[in-house]
Amino acid sequence: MFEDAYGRLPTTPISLAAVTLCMALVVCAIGRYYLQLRSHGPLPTVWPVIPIIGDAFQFLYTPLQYYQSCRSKYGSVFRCLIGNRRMIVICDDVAIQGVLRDKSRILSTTTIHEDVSAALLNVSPTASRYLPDILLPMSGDLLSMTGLVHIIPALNRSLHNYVERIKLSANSRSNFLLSTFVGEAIYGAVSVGVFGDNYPLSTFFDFESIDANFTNLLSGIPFLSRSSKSSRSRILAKVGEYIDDALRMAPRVTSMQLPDPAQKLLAILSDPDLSKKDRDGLLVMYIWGLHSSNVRTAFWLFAYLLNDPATLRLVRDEIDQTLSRDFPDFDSLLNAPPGVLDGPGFAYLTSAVKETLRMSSVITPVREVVEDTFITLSTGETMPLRKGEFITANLPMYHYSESDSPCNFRADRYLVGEKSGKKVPYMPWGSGEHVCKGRFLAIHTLKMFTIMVLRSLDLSAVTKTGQPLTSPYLRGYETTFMQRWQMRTHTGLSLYIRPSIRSQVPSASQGVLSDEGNH
Ligand code: HEM
Repeated sequence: MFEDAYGRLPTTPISLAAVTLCMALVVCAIGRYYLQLRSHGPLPTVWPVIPIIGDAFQFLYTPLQYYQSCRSKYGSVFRCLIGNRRMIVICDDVAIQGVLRDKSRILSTTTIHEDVSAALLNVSPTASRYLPDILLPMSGDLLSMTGLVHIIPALNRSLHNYVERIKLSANSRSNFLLSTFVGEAIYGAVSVGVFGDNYPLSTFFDFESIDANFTNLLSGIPFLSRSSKSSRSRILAKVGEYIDDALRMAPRVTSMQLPDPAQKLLAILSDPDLSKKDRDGLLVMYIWGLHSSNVRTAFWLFAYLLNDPATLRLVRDEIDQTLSRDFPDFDSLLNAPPGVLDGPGFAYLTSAVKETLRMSSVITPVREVVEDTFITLSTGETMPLRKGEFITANLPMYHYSESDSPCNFRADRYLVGEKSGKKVPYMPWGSGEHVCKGRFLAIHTLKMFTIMVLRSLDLSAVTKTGQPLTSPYLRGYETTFMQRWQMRTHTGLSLYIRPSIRSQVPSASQGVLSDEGNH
């Protein structure tokens, strides 16, 4: 690197001095970097392999495996470097509760929203504040049990239409990709429920591409993020058009055309201080949050059930019995108030959904420490947190602290736990001020979709794994996090679908989600 054009090393005193200075600077930078890690209190520190970049690659591509290996070496609280950020990772349940329930605002989400909205959707830092300051807090009311009254009728109708179309098109050889089957249904139904019949449902595949590749977008590396950027441009254009149309119609709009949540969200986004680019980006960001975990959870619920026919049969039996006993007229279920699926008639299904969330949820809430403070651990010890550090509550690791075969899907785990008084770890929605505002909507959608599918269709996996399907995110299993993650969009888990023998109908053409199709 220091040779001249002829490959000779510098020999003049000036060039020798320049080389020595450069090398000294590099050594100082690396030394400072490691000292910076060491200088912050008694927490165990993960020493990164690559200076300056830290553990960013491992974190972006195999986050939970990375955390798991660190936890086994360093315990339930440790510090690592992700890029140039010092990140404190906590897996200790008392410390997790302390962080998520912090009321002092010393642990802030603002920078995280700024970073993610900028990397994923190019939203400006000022506009990104609409998320933590307005859009997310107002979702507490929009998506509360009372708010769901405005969403659920259209959502149920959309799910019902979807399953009916599949029923018409499926025959004994019908082979579906699980990710598309559940993804289209959930994306379509929640979109119609929240944004109305004019929402462009054809954005599903672009949403899916952004969701599957969001780590590439976050990494900012051009060649990795090229295809997701095309998806992003398309979804922004279509959602932008949807907003323009909705705002144009606004004075004449009826709740049929634009449901209550959409009206309220668009009223905020029509703020003249927001540029069109920021406005569209903010709504796509919101849409991503609305669907991402919900679609992923539905995928894993069906994957676990398909992989375990005995459990699938038990869930189906409960559904059949409860429907024939309490809802002999199916329309009465479709029109029932929110919360009806949480009753004892669906206790086994409820437990299966909780178990799916325990095993498949990947969210690790992050906060920025804006003033020096401390956290208390379950041992009673306190750990200092320094201003400028970031702290992440590792909910997946907490869920895997379950003592009884944590890596095996047991649909009745929570039912048995409730009856025996055993506490099974369960915090998929987070906790405190930032607890998931969409949890009631997510639970309703997951259960209603499962009920409709199992009532009308017979499902079986095309490829059997021959062994229990464990968590996609832990080490030591036959496929890696990335391969499993990609299953959602690429090679995938296929399934056969037939109309259930209890509801025979003639076969017809296969349905796909289009902007007109799911209404
Ligand atoms: C199975 C599906 C879902 C899971 C596992 C899930 C999980 C979570 C978790 C763990 C948090 C806390 C993040 C933190 O503390 O930083 C959260 C926040 C949030 N979730 Fe969900 N979520 C799901 C579905 C939804 C849906 C369908 C919506 C609907 C819009 C939604 C809206 C929100 C909102 C608005 C917040 C932010 C709350 C805030 O910062 O004040 N979620 N979610």
